[in-house]
Amino acid sequence: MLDQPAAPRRVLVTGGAGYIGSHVLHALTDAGIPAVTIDNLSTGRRAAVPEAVPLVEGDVGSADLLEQVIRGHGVDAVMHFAGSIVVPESVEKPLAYYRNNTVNSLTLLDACVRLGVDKVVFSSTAAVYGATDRVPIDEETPTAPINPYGASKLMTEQMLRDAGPAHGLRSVILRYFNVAGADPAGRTGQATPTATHLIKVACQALLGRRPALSIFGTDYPTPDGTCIRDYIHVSDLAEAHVLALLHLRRGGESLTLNCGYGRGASVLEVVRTLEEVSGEKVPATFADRRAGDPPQLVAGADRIRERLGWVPKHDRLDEIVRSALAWERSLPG
Ligand SMILES: NC(=O)c1ccc[n+]([C@@H]2O[C@H](COP(=O)([O-])OP(=O)(O)OC[C@H]3O[C@@H](n4cnc5c(N)ncnc54)[C@H](O)[C@@H]3O)[C@@H](O)[C@H]2O)c1
Ligand SMILES: O=c1ccn([C@@H]2O[C@H](COP(=O)(O)OP(=O)(O)O[C@H]3O[C@H](CO)[C@@H](O)[C@H](O)[C@H]3O)[C@@H](O)[C@H]2O)c(=O)[nH]1
Repeated sequence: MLDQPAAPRRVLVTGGAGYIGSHVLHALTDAGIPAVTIDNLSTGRRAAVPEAVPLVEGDVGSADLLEQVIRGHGVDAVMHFAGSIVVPESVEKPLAYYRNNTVNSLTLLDACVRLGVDKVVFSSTAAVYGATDRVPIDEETPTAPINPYGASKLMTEQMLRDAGPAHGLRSVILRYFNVAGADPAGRTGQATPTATHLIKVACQALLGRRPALSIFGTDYPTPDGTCIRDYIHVSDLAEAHVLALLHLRRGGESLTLNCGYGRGASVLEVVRTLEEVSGEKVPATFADRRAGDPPQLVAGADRIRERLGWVPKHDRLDEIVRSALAWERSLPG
């Protein structure tokens, strides 16, 4: 009998119908890496998933569903995006956040160990560092989350670190700074109309889809008084995920990596850049500080370049803002 070629191994992407997960599915597809996604479409959209990728509609907290998909699709690695992401909501409903972000991650990791999946790329966040005044924030900065969202993510990080030596589960933990922008080819973008992220809200205000942008706080200890953040283009972030997967598939060791450019922009610089690329004025009002906003969060971003060979391609603020605006224009008003 002739040998059948081995079926290619698939990566299971949880939350692939969401903002970042859908960009990663496109990056995987572009790189010829087969994937399958589980998404309950609570915030995600079916249309965001590339045609070539099977979408299994369901909950990542279901051990039965995970087993079915992992066995049925020959899954050898997981990228875990599914979760709840709104910081103030996590303060109001902490247990819901611990359930969706921590308990469901436990179910997923347990399924991985049971079914022999030994590689995980995990979506973590700069929120694990809390309100640190370190600039820049490297990966050795002590973690001290100040809200249940950050704590729920840090708990999953800890499970991964403990499961490594105990079960041979290798992981790349990616701590994202401020993710923004949209696929340069216009295939996907941030589509949640109620999203609270600065660049999204500023684009909506510019297009008249919100009355105005509120600029939260002008008396911070920064050069222009507004908060500074490290905005990373979602397509560069997607590429980092592909590299993290390849690192693990080559047998690479577990890593914890910041995802940012190591450079900050203030709220006013973002607004000015959007006005420059659009040639229009952003309707904006000055408002009080938003509770819990640290003045400055900038990534120490050397490690990801050194360990994964990651070279950002879209790191100009004007490109980030231009892609976000183009995507926003493409959405039905
Ligand atoms: N957007 C950011 O700025 C940012 C920053 C840091 C970290 N992250 C992390 O990145 C990940 C993706 O964020 P995003 O911005 O793409 O959010 P998103 O809400 O667009 O995507 C999350 C996806 O997961 C799905 N989902 C949620 N709970 C699920 C469940 N129990 N079972 C199955 N599917 C479920 C949603 O339907 C959605 O498609 C999250 O884990 C988030 O914590 C995001
Ligand atoms: O309508 C708005 C929205 C935001 N901002 C300001 O813009 C900055 C960025 O805010 P936002 O885009 O909401 O992001 P962050 O609060 O910095 O949090 C993001 O970035 C973190 C990592 O740095 C992630 O952990 C979070 O999930 C993600 O929401 C902050 O100074 C806000 O005060 C405004 O002035 N007006």
